[in-house]
Amino acid sequence: MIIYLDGRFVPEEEARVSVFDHGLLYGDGVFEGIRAYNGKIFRLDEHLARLYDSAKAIDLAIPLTKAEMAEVIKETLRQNSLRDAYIRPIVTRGKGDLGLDPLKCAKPTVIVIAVTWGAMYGDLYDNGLRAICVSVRRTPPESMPPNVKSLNYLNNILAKIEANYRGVDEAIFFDTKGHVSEGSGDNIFVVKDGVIITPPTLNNLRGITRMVVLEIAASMGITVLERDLGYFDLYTADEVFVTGTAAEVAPIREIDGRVIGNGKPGPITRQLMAAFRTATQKDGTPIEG
Ligand SMILES: Cc1ncc(COP(=O)(O)O)c(CNc2cccc(C(=O)O)c2)c1O
Repeated sequence: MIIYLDGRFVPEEEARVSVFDHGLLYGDGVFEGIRAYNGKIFRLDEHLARLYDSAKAIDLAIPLTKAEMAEVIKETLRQNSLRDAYIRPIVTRGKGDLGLDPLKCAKPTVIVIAVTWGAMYGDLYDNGLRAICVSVRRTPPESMPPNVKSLNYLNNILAKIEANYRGVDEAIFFDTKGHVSEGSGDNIFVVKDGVIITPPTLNNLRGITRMVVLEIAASMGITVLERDLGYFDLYTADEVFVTGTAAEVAPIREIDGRVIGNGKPGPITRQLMAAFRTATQKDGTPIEG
């Protein structure tokens, strides 16, 4: 595998960063998760916009323009002869000393990884995922804003650990106010009486897939509401699904032992899954372009 690292394309065994890199030492950095389908990078501009917003929010100046980063991503895919891939751009604060002061880091580290990655939840898409509402709360916007896609994923990993111990596929976060936030690595939607409802994005990541699903739902004439949700909304939903670049659109069939709807992926969820798959095959920035 060929990795982009700080201006060079190197074999993965040569892709090394310093042990004094603050991305490693403190999770001080940002990243994106992007997919390429059939030779086209899906919603590249939106992902780059979020990457640079995340960096700005933590006062990190990415040493490439968005256009340069786009070209690096395309070239990483070309160097690995990938047309269907999961792409991981990472920008850390860079090498410093053991103190946390970002001023000690002379220049950011820029990495782009591209791998083949199929359906994240395997064959669970046909039947649906089992989930629990976890005890750990999503970091509040006044401390570590969930809108920043940072290398600080311990909050998400703690949620995933809880789901793993309970033997389920996904964790659902609440925020510190008791409102539904999102999954450990995806946004969450409920369907009730034909209406799609999803939380506003102060307490979760402004997902690109979430945005695409909202566009698709609108084009289908399905009413969509953005409002706070609680346990009751999850348990009494006709359908629940999660969305993410990795997860794509994934149906949830059970939450905390409550069967959602009839326990099968619902009709609106299935329509959105099909429409999202069509969109990913049709739209995107050509890798060769
Ligand atoms: C916390 C969170 N919320 C929502 C999403 C979905 O956003 P997009 O629709 O833009 O992809 C994500 C992104 N999903 C994500 C990121 C990194 C790792 C994993 C994993 O499950 O291993 C998942 C995420 O990490």
